[in-house]
Amino acid sequence: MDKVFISQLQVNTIIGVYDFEKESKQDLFFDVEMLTDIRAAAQSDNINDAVDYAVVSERIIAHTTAKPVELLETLVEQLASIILTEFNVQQVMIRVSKPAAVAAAKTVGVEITRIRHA
Ligand SMILES: Nc1nc2c(c(=O)[nH]1)N=C([C@H](O)[C@@H](O)CO)CN2
Repeated sequence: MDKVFISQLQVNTIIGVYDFEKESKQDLFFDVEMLTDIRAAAQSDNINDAVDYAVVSERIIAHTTAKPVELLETLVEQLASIILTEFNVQQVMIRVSKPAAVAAAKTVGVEITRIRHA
């Protein structure tokens, strides 16, 4: 299967378990890989036949900044569901990194892969 991807999408938002995290925004970075058949888009050369990575990026930013959640797990499950429901994607991998969370680590985060059920 072919792949449309987004790398290191930066989103500044409220996220976290602790009270101090609910008061100031932090940066999250998303890597997204979407499995899709690109042949129709390649044949037509029409963006309407493609998974538009710009539209997906805006959807991720809009959802991530709309309503705060505590866990990265909650956020990536919601985003995977949105992508599989709203876009022509058969499988999605989402990795979210929260670099400010653990001082001694370069970054930490969560990665999931979800498949569309027919
Ligand atoms: N598996 C997870 N572990 C932790 C999360 C999380 O979302 N998923 N979140 C936190 C805190 O919000 C942390 O980022 C604050 O430093 C801790 N562990």
